Amino acid sequence: MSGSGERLVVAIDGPSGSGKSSTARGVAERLGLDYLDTGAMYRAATWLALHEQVDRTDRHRVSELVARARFGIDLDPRTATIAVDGVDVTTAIREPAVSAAVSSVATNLEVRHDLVARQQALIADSSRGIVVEGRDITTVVAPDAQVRVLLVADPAARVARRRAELGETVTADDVTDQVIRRDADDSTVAAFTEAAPGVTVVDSTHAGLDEVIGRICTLAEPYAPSAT
Ligand SMILES: Nc1ncnc2c1ncn2[C@@H]1O[C@H](COP(=O)(O)OP(=O)(O)OP(=O)(O)O)[C@@H](O)[C@H]1O
Ligand SMILES: Nc1ccn([C@H]2C[C@H](O)[C@@H](COP(=O)(O)O)O2)c(=O)n1
Repeated sequence: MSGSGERLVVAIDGPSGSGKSSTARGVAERLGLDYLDTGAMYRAATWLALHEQVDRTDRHRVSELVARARFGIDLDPRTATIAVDGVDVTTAIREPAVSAAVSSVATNLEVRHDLVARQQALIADSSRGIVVEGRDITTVVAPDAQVRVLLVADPAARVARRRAELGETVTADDVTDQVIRRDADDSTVAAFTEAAPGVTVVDSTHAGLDEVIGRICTLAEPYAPSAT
């Protein structure tokens, strides 16, 4: 609860590899809040388009497919599973084929309209408060969130983190594609390269995960239940 009795919403945006998912999960666990990874929803929509072999350049067809889909989203930060029409896709959405294709679905404005509405409904239904991360959370999905953060890190640090995570399974070109090219495509439809007015910039380049989680929890302190 915030001081005014509203549920706490923490909104975190940022480029690929800045640490949004790890940080948002950590903040949610520490503050006892729900957690929503909106990137996982775009990935799940992409998994569906690939699974159904829909031509992704046919934007209307893709958006119709996604509109009919039932997303099962677990908001527990310790598990955070996601299912599409009853199929658990939590692991499958991290496959390189989905990472390579996801921007083509995330830049489909009809899909965005649909998923933003679903994200707003999930936020409205969260009774204990929620940490939400993505690319347009501070600006479009939850611009009224009490805590709004743009999490950034130098491109070299972001590429190195992704490379360490993926190991030998991908080439250096694949890693650069997953970070730099994806950001360039995604930033055509969402404003996550500059902080909007009222958004706090947190730079994780030289700050460890625990430190970044701590900084955001400090920003949330005035609104956290213990402060009421
Ligand atoms: N502050 C940090 N310092 C060092 N490494 C970090 C930090 N935060 C996250 N990481 C590591 O960086 C990698 C990318 O983190 P994460 O997946 O949370 O980023 P992201 O911004 O959600 O990326 P994407 O948008 O591409 O999904 C992970 O391996 C994670 O453990
Ligand atoms: N609110 C959001 C969340 C994500 N996206 C896009 C950007 C990425 O290419 C893709 C997957 O996100 P990730 O799992 O890497 O965080 O979805 C977006 O456009 N808006």
